[in-house]
Amino acid sequence: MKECKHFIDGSFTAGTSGLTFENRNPINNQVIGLVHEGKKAEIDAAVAAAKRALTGPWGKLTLAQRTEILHRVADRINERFDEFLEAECLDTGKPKSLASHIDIPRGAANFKVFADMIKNVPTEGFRLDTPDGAGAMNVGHRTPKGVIAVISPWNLPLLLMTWKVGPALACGNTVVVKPSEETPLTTTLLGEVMNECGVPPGVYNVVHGFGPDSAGAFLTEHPDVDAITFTGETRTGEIIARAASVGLRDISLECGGKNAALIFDDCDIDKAVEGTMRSAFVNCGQVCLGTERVYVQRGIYEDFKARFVEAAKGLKIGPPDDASSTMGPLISKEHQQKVLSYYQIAKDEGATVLLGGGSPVMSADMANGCWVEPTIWEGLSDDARVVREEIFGPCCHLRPFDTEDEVIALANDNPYGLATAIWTENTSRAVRVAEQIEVGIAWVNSWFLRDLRTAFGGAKQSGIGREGGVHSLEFYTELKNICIKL
Ligand SMILES: NC(=O)c1ccc[n+]([C@@H]2O[C@H](COP(=O)([O-])OP(=O)(O)OC[C@H]3O[C@@H](n4cnc5c(N)ncnc54)[C@H](O)[C@@H]3O)[C@@H](O)[C@H]2O)c1
Ligand SMILES: O=C/C=C/C=C(\O)C(=O)O
Repeated sequence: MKECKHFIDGSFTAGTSGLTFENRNPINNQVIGLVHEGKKAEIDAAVAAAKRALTGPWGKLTLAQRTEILHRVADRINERFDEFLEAECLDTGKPKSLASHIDIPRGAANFKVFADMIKNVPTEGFRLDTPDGAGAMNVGHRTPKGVIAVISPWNLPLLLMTWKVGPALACGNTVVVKPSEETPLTTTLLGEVMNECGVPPGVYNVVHGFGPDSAGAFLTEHPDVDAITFTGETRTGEIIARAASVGLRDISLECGGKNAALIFDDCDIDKAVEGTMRSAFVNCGQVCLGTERVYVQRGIYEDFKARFVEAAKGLKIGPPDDASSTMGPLISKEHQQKVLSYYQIAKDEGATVLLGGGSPVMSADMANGCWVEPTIWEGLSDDARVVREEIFGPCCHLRPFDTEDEVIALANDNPYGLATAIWTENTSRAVRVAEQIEVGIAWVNSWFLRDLRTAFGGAKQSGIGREGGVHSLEFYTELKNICIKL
């Protein structure tokens, strides 16, 4: 049986807990390996290694040397592309066609982009007049924050983990990563790459395990962790925020969403159908930015609905290696049960099921996998649970609207505020609406179009703080003002 070990202080280790848990392949629910579970001892070792590394060779590198190493890491991910792809698809079951376009390339890009950015971001400077006439200079000086705890989810494992590790290392920090228990493989493989690229021991550490009473909780509660960056569910974010409050450690939380698409009757309907197809169903609907509420202006409602349902019928459910697969399974049996329970709730709440609503029939070798059908509903009231709660599956609810003000109110009537997609050919309307939607990210005539220099994060219960571009560099550094009296 394949074993997945922790990566602590530059070495792979089983740790001392003696505990393991199963890693299962979502396409058939078969065990693909055993993962060592880290408890307090493993977290203590990893955090100690990370703390030591801050003042070791890593801390003494010049900016040019450090960023050169991070470029090497990106290049090495690309050289070992097929291994990362294999590992990511084994853990998640997602189509290789998807992971090879998004997950793995972004895993590499997250190192390159921030390594380049850190070299070009100025710090602030202010000249102050003083009564003696000589004045003073204020100069901003940035230092690494220290040991960063990175807690990442399972939906885009390599992408979301490196989205934090890339800038954290570019800024000179060291990290301890606790990847999701569902997807340990690519985070572990990255340990090999770090060693190959000359990243000193202790700079990048990985401890596997769960949340409560396991690696996640021990890491976020560790007093030598200087800041915590988390992506995952809002409820978990709340627990982590409480842990971070002890010792006043800084946090960045990228949490859940219940994102709305706003489709106006002056949109390019082909583009709106194509974009909403992606935003609702890509990665089997397991994208925090994904659309689960689709509001369509009444004049084109029936036309959009017919085209959208027709397009969704064309999705091909299948395993990663089948080049024709456009939709994989959900991540786990547990998540499958959750999504299917919402499919039942939708029926109980009186939805009209336009497509799907259950599990597909798969061939015998994949019958026990975590498959669900792409599902489209209409006819639910605005307070239905299916319309209000994050499901995180390949499903969405369609609802007609009449006016701009009405749809803005509908979109904002939710505790989450991560992302939205607005479809209209009228640029003034697009800007007017985008400015009024309570979200961190508003896309116009697109979805998940990412420029890594931009702010990324959620409003309301979708998170705290922004990462991306200079916002990442701000989070991962401590800003000191040096005041020089002249
Ligand atoms: N806003 C974003 O950028 C973004 C991106 C991707 C996913 N998400 C959200 O993530 C969720 C799906 O991911 P998930 O199910 O893995 O989320 P999750 O909150 O269940 O788990 C995320 C991570 O937190 C760990 N964890 C759980 N309890 C913990 C605790 N008490 N202390 C410390 N760590 C703990 C888990 O082991 C895992 O590594 C969805 O809600 C989705 O919207 C948000
Ligand atoms: O599932 C959520 C996707 C988040 C994407 C990013 O954080 C990113 O593209 O940087």
